[in-house]
Amino acid sequence: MTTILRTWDLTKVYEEKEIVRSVNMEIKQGEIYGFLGPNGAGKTTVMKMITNLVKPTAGEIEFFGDKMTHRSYEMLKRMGSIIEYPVFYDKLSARENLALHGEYMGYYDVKAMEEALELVKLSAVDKKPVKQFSLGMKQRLGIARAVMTKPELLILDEPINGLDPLGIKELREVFRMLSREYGMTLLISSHILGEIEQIADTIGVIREGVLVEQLAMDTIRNQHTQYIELITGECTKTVYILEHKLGLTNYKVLDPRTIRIYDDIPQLELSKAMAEAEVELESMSKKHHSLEDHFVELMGGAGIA
Ligand SMILES: Nc1ncnc2c1ncn2[C@@H]1O[C@H](COP(=O)(O)OP(=O)(O)OP(=O)(O)O)[C@@H](O)[C@H]1O
Repeated sequence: MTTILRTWDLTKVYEEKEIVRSVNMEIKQGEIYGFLGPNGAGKTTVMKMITNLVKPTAGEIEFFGDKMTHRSYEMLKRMGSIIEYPVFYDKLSARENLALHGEYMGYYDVKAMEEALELVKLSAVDKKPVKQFSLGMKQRLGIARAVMTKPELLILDEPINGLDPLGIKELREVFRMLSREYGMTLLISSHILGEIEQIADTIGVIREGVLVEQLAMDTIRNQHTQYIELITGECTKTVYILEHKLGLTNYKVLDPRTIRIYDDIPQLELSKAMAEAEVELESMSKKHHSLEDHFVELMGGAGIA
C-alpha cells in the first residue's frame, strides 16, 4: 500500500510547552485513519500542521513522498479538510455556498457540485438557507464542500461531535462511501472510541502530544481477544506453577488475588496443573478484553469511550 502522508518527528511548541511531541504518523492511500485521543491531546494541532494552518516547530511532513513546505500550494490542493466547525454564508442555500466556494477555488464544476450534494444526501434540500440547517446537515455540507474538488486526502476534525445517533450513522455511511467508492483517504479525529472503531482501518492514539499507538484495527482486535482470569488466595504459588510447570510467560498479576493469562492454554490443562500442585482457585473464567479496555489502559485511565 502506498503511503499518502507521513510525519517525521512532528513537533509543536506553544508558550514553551510541547503540545505535539515527535509524532511519526503514517497514513496509507485509501484507508480510513482514526485519530483518537482525549480533548486537548493535540489532534487539532497535528491536523492544522498537516493542512498548513500552523507551522511546525520541528519535524517534517511528506505527502506522497514529497516534503511539504508552507508554499506547497499544489499539494494542499490535493487535500480537503474541515478543521473545527465549517463556516458558511448562512443566508445562502447549500448549492449557492458550494458554487461560491467553487469559484473561489478556481474549480467551478456544476457536475462535481451536484455529485457532492448527492453524496451527502443534500441534493433535495433546494432553497433552504444554511442557517435553517441542523448541525448534521451543516457537517454534511462541509464534507460536500471539501470533497467537491476531489481531494485525495480528506481531513476531518471531530466531524461527529454533537451529532445525534442518526446524524452519526449518516456520516459513517458517507465516510465508507468516500473510502470504498471514491478511493479517498480519510483522516478523522475523535475523542470517542465507539465512533471510530467501526469505520477505521488504522487507529493512531495520541496522548499528551505523543502518538502512543498506531496499528491496524485488525491487529488490535486480534491482539486483544481473550484471556483467562484466575482468582486465588495463593497468588505467589499460582504464578510459580504458571511459569515453571506450564511455561507461561504472557500473564499479568492485577492485584494480590487476580491473575490474567493471555497465553493460549486450555482451561482443563490449567485446572489440572493447579489441582496437582494443590493450589486452591476461587474461580477460573474465560473473558474478553474489549477494545474499550485496551484504549482506556492506553490513555492511562482517561475516559475516551
Ligand atoms: N494557539 C495556541 N496557543 C497556545 N496553546 C494552544 C494553542 N492551540 C492549542 N493549544 C493547546 O494545545 C493543546 C492541544 O490542543 P488541540 O486543540 O490540538 O487538542 P485536541 O486533541 O484537538 O483537543 P480538542 O478535541 O479539545 O480540540 C491544548 O492544551 C490547547 O490548549
